[in-house]
Amino acid sequence: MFSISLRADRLSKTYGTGLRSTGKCIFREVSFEIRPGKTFGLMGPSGEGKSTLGRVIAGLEKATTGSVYYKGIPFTGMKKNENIAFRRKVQIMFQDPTDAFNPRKKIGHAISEVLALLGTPEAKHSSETEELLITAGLPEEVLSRYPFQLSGGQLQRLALSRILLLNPEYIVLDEPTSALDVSVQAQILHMLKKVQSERNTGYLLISHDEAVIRFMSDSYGVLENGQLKIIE
Ligand SMILES: Nc1ncnc2c1ncn2[C@@H]1O[C@H](COP(=O)(O)OP(=O)(O)OP(=O)(O)O)[C@@H](O)[C@H]1O
Repeated sequence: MFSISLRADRLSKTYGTGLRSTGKCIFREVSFEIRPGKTFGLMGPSGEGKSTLGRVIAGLEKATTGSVYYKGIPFTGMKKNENIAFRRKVQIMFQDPTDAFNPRKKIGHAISEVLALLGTPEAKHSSETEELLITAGLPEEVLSRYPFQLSGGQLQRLALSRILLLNPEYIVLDEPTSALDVSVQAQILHMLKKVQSERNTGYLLISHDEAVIRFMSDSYGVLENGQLKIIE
């Protein structure tokens, strides 16, 4: 059946398999679905494999067995053009926004670099940049600043806005507010909700914070002892 969701189907991950090693199983037979415009929350104790699962869903790491389905097509069976679409439409946002920016390049450069990669004509760079700053809720001055001259919250808003240039259908949010002060956490969560309602984006939200998971998620699961327990 044709499906528009992003789906994890019986994913297992084992690190360190080889001739001399039996490997370390991180998770086993994990299945769940992220629907457009909805948030699936993933919580669980530290070191249980939440980030690994997020990277597998985003196509940055391979599952040992099982598959990620995007629009009904398994990741491993995608044709080249389907794989390109997947890589653009399924994005990941990390915990520490400073990692998302080159510390030696000004913010304006970081934005125009992505616009150039996307093939946006030069004539449209300034209007697209202006729009991005509106989404991020930041003034034009930030363009001439280096990442270290911005706060964590400002950088995370920029990181999300830059991801949005790709028009993603799904975003894996790996602890998107954990590196931020409590006072700015809510700002990011509200921005994520606004983006979702305007663009129908599906989220996989990874967090160890139950309050964040409950506030954001339509359904969620707990990853523990290698198993995912779904809690509707
Ligand atoms: N490339 C790798 N090679 C071997 N083991 C790895 C690799 N990446 C992660 N691991 C191990 O897999 C386990 C799960 O790590 P992961 O970062 O996915 O957990 P997590 O639940 O996201 O933890 P946290 O909440 O602390 O970020 C850990 O024991 C980690 O050491």
